[in-house]
Amino acid sequence: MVSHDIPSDIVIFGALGDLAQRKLIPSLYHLENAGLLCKESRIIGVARTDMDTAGFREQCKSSLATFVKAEELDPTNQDIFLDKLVYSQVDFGTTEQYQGLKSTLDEQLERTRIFYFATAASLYGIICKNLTETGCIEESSRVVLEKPIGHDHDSSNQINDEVAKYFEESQIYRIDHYLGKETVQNLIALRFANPIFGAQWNQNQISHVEITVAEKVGIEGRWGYFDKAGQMRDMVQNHLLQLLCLTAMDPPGDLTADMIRDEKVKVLKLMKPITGSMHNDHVVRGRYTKGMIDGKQVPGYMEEEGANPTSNTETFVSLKVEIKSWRWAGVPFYLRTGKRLPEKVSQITIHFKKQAHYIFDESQRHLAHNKLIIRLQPEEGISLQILNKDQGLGQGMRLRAGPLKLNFSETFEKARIPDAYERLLLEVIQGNQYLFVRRDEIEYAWKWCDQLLEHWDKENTPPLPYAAGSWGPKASDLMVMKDGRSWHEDQ
Ligand SMILES: NC(=O)C1=CN([C@@H]2O[C@H](COP(=O)(O)OP(=O)(O)OC[C@H]3O[C@@H](n4cnc5c(N)ncnc54)[C@H](OP(=O)(O)O)[C@@H]3O)[C@@H](O)[C@H]2O)C=CC1
Ligand SMILES: O=C1O[C@H](COP(=O)(O)O)[C@@H](O)[C@H](O)[C@H]1O
Repeated sequence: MVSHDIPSDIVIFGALGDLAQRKLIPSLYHLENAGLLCKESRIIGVARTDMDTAGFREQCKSSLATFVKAEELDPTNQDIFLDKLVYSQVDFGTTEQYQGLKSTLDEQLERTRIFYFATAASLYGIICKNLTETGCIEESSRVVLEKPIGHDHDSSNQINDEVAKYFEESQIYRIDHYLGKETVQNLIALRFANPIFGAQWNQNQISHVEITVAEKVGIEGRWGYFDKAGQMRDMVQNHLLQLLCLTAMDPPGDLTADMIRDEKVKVLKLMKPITGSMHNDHVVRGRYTKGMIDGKQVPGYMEEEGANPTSNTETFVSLKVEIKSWRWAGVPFYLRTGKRLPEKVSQITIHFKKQAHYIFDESQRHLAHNKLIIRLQPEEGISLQILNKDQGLGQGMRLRAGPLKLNFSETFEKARIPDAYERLLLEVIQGNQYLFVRRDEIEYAWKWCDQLLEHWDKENTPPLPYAAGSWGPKASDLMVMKDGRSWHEDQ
C-alpha cells in the first residue's frame, strides 16, 4: 500500500518544541504537498502548554512560514494540512491527563497510531506507561524515538528496556536522521547496484576510507545539552558510525530491514577497540577557541553563553578505526567531525590503491590514485576522481586529475531533494524499518564509544584547542600524515 492510502494518526509528543516546529511539522507539510499523506490522516500535537487546536494550527502556520521556502508553500495544500492538526494538552507524567488524547484517538478507530517522541528520552518510559494504562496503544501502533537514547550503553539500555515493556521491537522506529538523507541511501544503490564498484569494495583495491562530517555552527545556545554530550555522543556514536556501517557492511541478502541491520551490526562488532598506546595515534579530541567563520569573529566554546569553566567537553573528534575482517584488513577508516569548522560538509571519500605498475613521470606519482567522493551535503552528488592526459600540444604525457561528476540537482533537474525527516516519516507511515536503528546496533555502537569515553573521563585532560574556522587541531592532520596520507582537501 502507498502512504496516501494509509490513514494514520501521527501523535507528536513535544509538538511545540524546536524539533517538532522546525523539522517535523514542515516535513509533514511537504508530504501533504506531495500528495503522500492520506486524506483522513491526522496529526495530533501533544505538549503541556495550555492551548487549543486553533492556537496549535496558528503556531504551526507560523512555523511553516519560517521553515518552508515561500515557493514551496502552496496555500491550498497548506490549508488542507492545517485542517489535519489537532492539539491535546497533556502533562506527560500525569496519567489522568491522557484521557483527552484517548478520546481524540477513539474518534477514529480504523487507523495506525504513530507515537512520535520529540521530547527528552528520560520521559519515554513514563509516556509509554501512561499510553498503555489509558488504552491508547494497539497492536498495530508504532513508536518513533528521537536521539539521543541515553548517554552510554547502560543508560541507553535502561531507556530501551522501558520502551520494550510496552512495544515490540517491530513497532519501534529509532531515528538517526542521517539515514534519511538522500545520498546515504544512494550509497546502498551505488555499492550494490553497480558491479563496477561492488567488485572493488575491499582491501585489494581500497587503501583507506575517510568520513568527514563538518559543521560551521557552534553549539547554538545548547550548552546545557551539548556540554553533557560532546561531539562523540552527539555525532560519532550515531551518525558517523551509521555512515561507517553502510560503507563497510557486506551486501545484505535483500533490502529488508533486518537483513541490512544484521550486516551493520556485524561491522560494529568487528570494530577494533581503541586501547593502550592506540590512544596516541588513533584518536584526537579537540575544542574550538575563538576564530573567524565567514569573515566574522565567533567566540570559543568556553566563551559561549552558559559556559562552565571546568568543562572538558570536546567539540571535535577524529579517529582511525580498524575493522577486523577479510574485506577491510589493513584499510583504516578515518573519521572526522567537529563544530565551527570552515565549511558545512558531509562526505565519504573512498581512496583506491595506487597503480602498481606505474609508467608515467615520477613527479606525478602522487596523483596516481582514484577517489570516489560521496557527498551527502551540501550539493548532494557523487564524483569519481580519475586521471586524464592534460590537454594540448607540447605537454608530453602530463597527467591531470579531474572528476567524473554526478550532481543530483543538475542531473535530475526536477527532483526536489527531500529533507531527511520527510523520508523517515514516510517510512514510518508505510511501516518500513530499514532506515531505523535496531536496538542491538545502538548497544554495540555505545559499547565501542564507551571505551573511549571512559578513557577520557579517567584521563580528565582538556581537549586540544583549535581556532574556530580551522579544520581542527593540528594533531588530526598529523594522525593521517603519520600513515603517509592527508585528509581529502576539495571540501
Ligand atoms: N531540536 C533538534 O534539532 C533536535 C532534537 N532532538 C531530540 O528531540 C527531543 C526534543 O528536542 P527539542 O524539540 O529541541 O526540545 P524542546 O525543549 O524544544 O521541546 C520539548 C517539548 O516537549 C514538551 N514537554 C517537555 N516536558 C513535558 C512534560 N512533562 N509534559 C508535556 N510536555 C512536555 C514541551 O512542551 P511545552 O512546549 O508545552 O513546554 C516541548 O513541546 C530531544 O530528545 C532532543 O534531544 C534530536 C535531534 C535534533
Ligand atoms: O544530530 C545532530 O545533527 C546536527 C547536524 O545535522 P545535519 O543534518 O545538519 O548535518 C548537529 O548540528 C547536532 O548537534 C546533532 O545533535
